[in-house]
Amino acid sequence: MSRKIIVLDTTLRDGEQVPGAKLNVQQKVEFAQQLKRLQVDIIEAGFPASSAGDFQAVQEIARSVGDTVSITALARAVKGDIDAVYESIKLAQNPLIHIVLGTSDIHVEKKFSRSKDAVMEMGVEAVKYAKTLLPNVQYSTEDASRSEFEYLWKTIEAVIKAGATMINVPDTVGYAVPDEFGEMIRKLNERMKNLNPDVILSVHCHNDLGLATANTLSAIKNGADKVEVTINGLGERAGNTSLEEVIMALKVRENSFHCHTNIKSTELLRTSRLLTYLTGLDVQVNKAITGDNAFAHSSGIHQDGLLKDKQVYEIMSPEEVGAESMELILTARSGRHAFKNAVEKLGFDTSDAAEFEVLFDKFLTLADSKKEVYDHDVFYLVTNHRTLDVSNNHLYELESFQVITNDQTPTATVSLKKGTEILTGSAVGDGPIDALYSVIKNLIGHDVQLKDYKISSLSRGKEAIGRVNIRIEHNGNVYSGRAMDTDIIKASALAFLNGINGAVLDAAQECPTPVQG
Ligand SMILES: CC(=O)SCCNC(=O)CCNC(=O)[C@H](O)C(C)(C)COP(=O)(O)OP(=O)(O)OC[C@H]1O[C@@H](n2cnc3c(N)ncnc32)[C@H](O)[C@@H]1OP(=O)(O)O
Ligand SMILES: CC(C)C(=O)C(=O)O
Repeated sequence: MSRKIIVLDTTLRDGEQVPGAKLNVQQKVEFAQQLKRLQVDIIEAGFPASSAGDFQAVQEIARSVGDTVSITALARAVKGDIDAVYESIKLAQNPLIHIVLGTSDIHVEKKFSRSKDAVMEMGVEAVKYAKTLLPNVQYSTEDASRSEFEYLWKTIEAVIKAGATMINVPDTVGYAVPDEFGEMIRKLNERMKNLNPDVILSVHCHNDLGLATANTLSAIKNGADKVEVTINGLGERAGNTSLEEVIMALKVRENSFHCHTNIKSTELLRTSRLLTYLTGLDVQVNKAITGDNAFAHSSGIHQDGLLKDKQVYEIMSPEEVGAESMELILTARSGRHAFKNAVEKLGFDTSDAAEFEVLFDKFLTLADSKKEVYDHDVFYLVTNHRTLDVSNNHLYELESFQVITNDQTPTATVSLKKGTEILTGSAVGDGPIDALYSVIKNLIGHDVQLKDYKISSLSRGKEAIGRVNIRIEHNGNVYSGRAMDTDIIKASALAFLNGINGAVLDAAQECPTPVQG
């Protein structure tokens, strides 16, 4: 009998803790919609007590995708955090409160300076309080893999008796090795089954020693029924267990695990690429499943073998992870049917015929300038169109630019549009990009520091498209920006403005415009 493994995706919580991976509300909702298409069981949408922006993002995700997917968010064992989680997820059909509290001596002594019993009591009280709000509560024993086993169990026993419905065992610092971690899960599973067989045992691993996937799979073999994972393995430090690796391991080695998930594997690559696009954080080329070379065969003996039979060097086909579906690209030669199909596939309503014509016009303008239009471009086109004018008026658009470069005084002249206002200026710099970014910084009048600039070439299609990813710092926060164009100077300007607009949107979310009346 094949056992169902529950998949919780924490890209929007643990993944978003990574510097540069900060997303705005619209981007988080877009990514959550893709997670829904991927058919994850639970989305961990954020840490709502951490900021007004994160609270709003979790709330919006609960409202817009929480009809079929369970939504959770993280809280410390603190009443205010639990209230923030409850308030932000309560609109979802199946909300789950997630509480974390350390169980290792290091956490108890160094972080809390309390006795072990006192820390355990904090956890029990937090669960009891959460249960007054919702029936489903997950408790995470932070740093479980470095905890003294009998104290870990005593804590788990106490929080289950207090009402916890899921116990999540994290290898918080990626210290575990597969046989030890598997053995710990086997023992916990045995005791939990005796105490209350309905409580779900879950694991959450980090990749500090490159063992996150191996530890997660070992836990599954030893009885874990739920895994916490992220797309591309994005997460604190060296990251979390990568969703795509666990899913394909369970699928390809079904004969070894006898487990299945609900995940639609053909959506894996699309989800990975969307995350890369939104965060600007590239996947290493040799990354399993989602790296550019994951299905590329370069040496003669391998190519010869593959031509004779794919199975010689392929344990799974690229189509299984959605490689084919990535090639559906709209252009200025696409008609209304293709565009409508793309808009609806992203979950937008197209029943307003007049609005659809406006959107189609905007699409043709974009396709003329951008040549190839992907799903994420369509998503932005529609959401930008539907965003209230008040927020659009805060965003900057590139109106025109001219860059003259030489080895003496590279100079850039730029016109930006902000609402109905046109801002124009010139500046010199150490090079053409420095001049370009100097004039944009002068025009917007904010203190923005460029932290990272990366340019790469996208070889698909006959136009050589330059892709620019940047990271900027504004008011102590790091924002990423990205853009693609056949003109790399234009792509550089657009990526910089994309990052700046992210910061502007973030500021608008933190301090919403007061409602009049
Ligand atoms: C393993 C993980 O990934 S856990 C999740 C990590 N995610 C985050 O940290 C989310 C982003 N964090 C934040 O926005 C902020 O840190 C906040 C809002 C959570 C807290 O901010 P602040 O109140 O300013 O506290 P700060 O972060 O400086 O310190 C953490 C405090 O929480 C306490 N704390 C830490 N973990 C827990 C916990 N699980 N339960 C209860 N208290 C905790 C610490 O002991 C410390 O309290 P102290 O001031 O009494 O020493
Ligand atoms: C909140 C918990 C599950 C966590 O992220 C960790 O311990 O790494």
